[in-house]
Amino acid sequence: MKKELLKILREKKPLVHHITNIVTVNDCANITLAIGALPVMAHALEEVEEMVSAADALVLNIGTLTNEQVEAMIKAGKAANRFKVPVILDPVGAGATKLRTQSTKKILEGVKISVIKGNSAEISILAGKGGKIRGVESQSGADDISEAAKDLANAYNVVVAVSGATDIITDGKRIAYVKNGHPTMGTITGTGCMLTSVVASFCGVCEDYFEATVEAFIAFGIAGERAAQSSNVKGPGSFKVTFFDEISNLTPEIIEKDKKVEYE
Ligand SMILES: Nc1ncnc2c1ncn2[C@@H]1O[C@H](COP(=O)(O)OP(=O)(O)OP(=O)(O)O)[C@@H](O)[C@H]1O
Ligand SMILES: Cc1ncsc1CCO
Ligand SMILES: [Mg+2]
Repeated sequence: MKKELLKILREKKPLVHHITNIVTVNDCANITLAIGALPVMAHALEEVEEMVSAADALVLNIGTLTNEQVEAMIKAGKAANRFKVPVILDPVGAGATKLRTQSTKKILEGVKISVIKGNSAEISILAGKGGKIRGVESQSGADDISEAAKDLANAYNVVVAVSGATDIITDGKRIAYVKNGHPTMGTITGTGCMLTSVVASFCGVCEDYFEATVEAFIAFGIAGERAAQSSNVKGPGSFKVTFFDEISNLTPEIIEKDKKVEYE
């Protein structure tokens, strides 16, 4: 079943409604297209409920949040819950400011989230296990990040995904470690945001959000490895362009051959 998930995604072309930041909004739209899904960015309070009613997944990314945007996120999220549309939360910079931490908690309390995807500092801080973040950049997370992720997953009954050199995905019971990926992915801004869009794309076609998230992380990591190894790449600019190409050129066979995942 897992092997075919990318195929199903490309056949169904899920519509992924984003309420996201102004830094990487265009990259998120293009990565969603490159994986085979359909993006739409819609933020206005007056239209989010209508838009999400037609969507297959909803991304809430707080990277450049305002109070009004958080209000739109909660409105869209509640509507998504009514329409049984999965909601994927990227708590960008949670812990860096009170607004970010408090808004994330407000969203988690008002909306049934399917997946929280963050870096190790964001997840550790939300789990109440400390962690340091500088702007949107993780400096350090909890000593036992797997336990912190599991605690957060159990506290909100969600899938929690932590990106890093080794990615960790857990639903509170199952846990997966994904070792695909490449350090070059950290040289451009927004790889985390784009990964969230790809997670949402997979969740739009698979109701087991744990499996969908694991598959998304594997696919994203493999594309990063292939781009980093490409002879076209001379630095961050050409890496970014090549990465989009590699996401688009992925096949279920490549994923099956190159995946590095361990389950516990
Ligand atoms: N050192 C590394 N080795 C392998 N893969 C990495 C490494 N650093 C990041 N990645 C990969 O890059 C992607 C983004 O993860 P990262 O933790 O850098 O996100 P982020 O901090 O939220 O990014 P941003 O804030 O720029 O959006 C993930 O797929 C992750 O596996
Ligand atoms: C740099 C930056 N600042 C707010 S959002 C964002 C994009 C990466 O998360
Ligand atoms: Mg991030």
